[in-house]
Amino acid sequence: MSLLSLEGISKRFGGLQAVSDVSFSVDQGSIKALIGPNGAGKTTLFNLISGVLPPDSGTITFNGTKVQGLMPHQVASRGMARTFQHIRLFPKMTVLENIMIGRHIHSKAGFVAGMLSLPFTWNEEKQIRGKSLEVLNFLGIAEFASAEAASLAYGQQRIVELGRALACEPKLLLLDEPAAGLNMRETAEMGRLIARIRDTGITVLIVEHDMSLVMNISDEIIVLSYGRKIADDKPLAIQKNQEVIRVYLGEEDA
Ligand SMILES: Nc1ncnc2c1ncn2[C@@H]1O[C@H](COP(=O)(O)OP(=O)(O)OP(=O)(O)O)[C@@H](O)[C@H]1O
Repeated sequence: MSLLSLEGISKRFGGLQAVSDVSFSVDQGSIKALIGPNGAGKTTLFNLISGVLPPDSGTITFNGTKVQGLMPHQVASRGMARTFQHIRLFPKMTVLENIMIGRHIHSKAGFVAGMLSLPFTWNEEKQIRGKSLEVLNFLGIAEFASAEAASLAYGQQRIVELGRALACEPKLLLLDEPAAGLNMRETAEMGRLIARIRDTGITVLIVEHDMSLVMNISDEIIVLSYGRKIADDKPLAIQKNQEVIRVYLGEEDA
């Protein structure tokens, strides 16, 4: 069963057709990767799916309802969480507080009341703290709970970002280049964490340039080139796809 499906999605920026008639679906509980050369339209697609940009045409169905045209917070509250290419942590706040911010999306009192520690939110605050600690334990970074986010190594900060998205208890996790800037060991660790997240039942859509990571963890891969989908298949078939090989070799020649 598909959790997310796109039908005929297009987006133009002035004279540039950034995304052109793209359709695909992501099965519940799977990892699907979105790959393609620079400028292929991957981030634009993420922005369309998460409500940051409205599509010019087409439909996006998430968990049985149409979500195109909704605001990002409306999409998020339906169970979609996202990480970004560049780390967006609050550097002066602790790791636990950064995770708790993700959880506050779910709280009745909301983010502002939570941060102001208004008395009527105390119980909820305790619950959020408990859940956030669970996330830190799951990711193996509980020892850093009270550390300032900025004091962590870059690779650990990336894991905190993942934790903040996980704290929203999403049905679908959108990961935009989670291995960017990581070394080989950290990239392998990130891959293991993403696979473990999928194994808990969370569906993952990932944009990533690191091909070893993509090939290792993806159940299916979509390839974009100049805004068009040119392939949508299992990793082994993608590796043998002549058009995909041509697009990537072309990039290396450039
Ligand atoms: N807000 C915008 N206004 C104008 N053009 C844009 C905008 N956002 C993206 N583009 C253009 O749309 C095309 C697709 O960009 P996008 O960032 O989606 O590609 P990408 O596949 O994510 O690339 P990368 O791998 O480099 O992140 C590019 O040509 C880009 O310059």
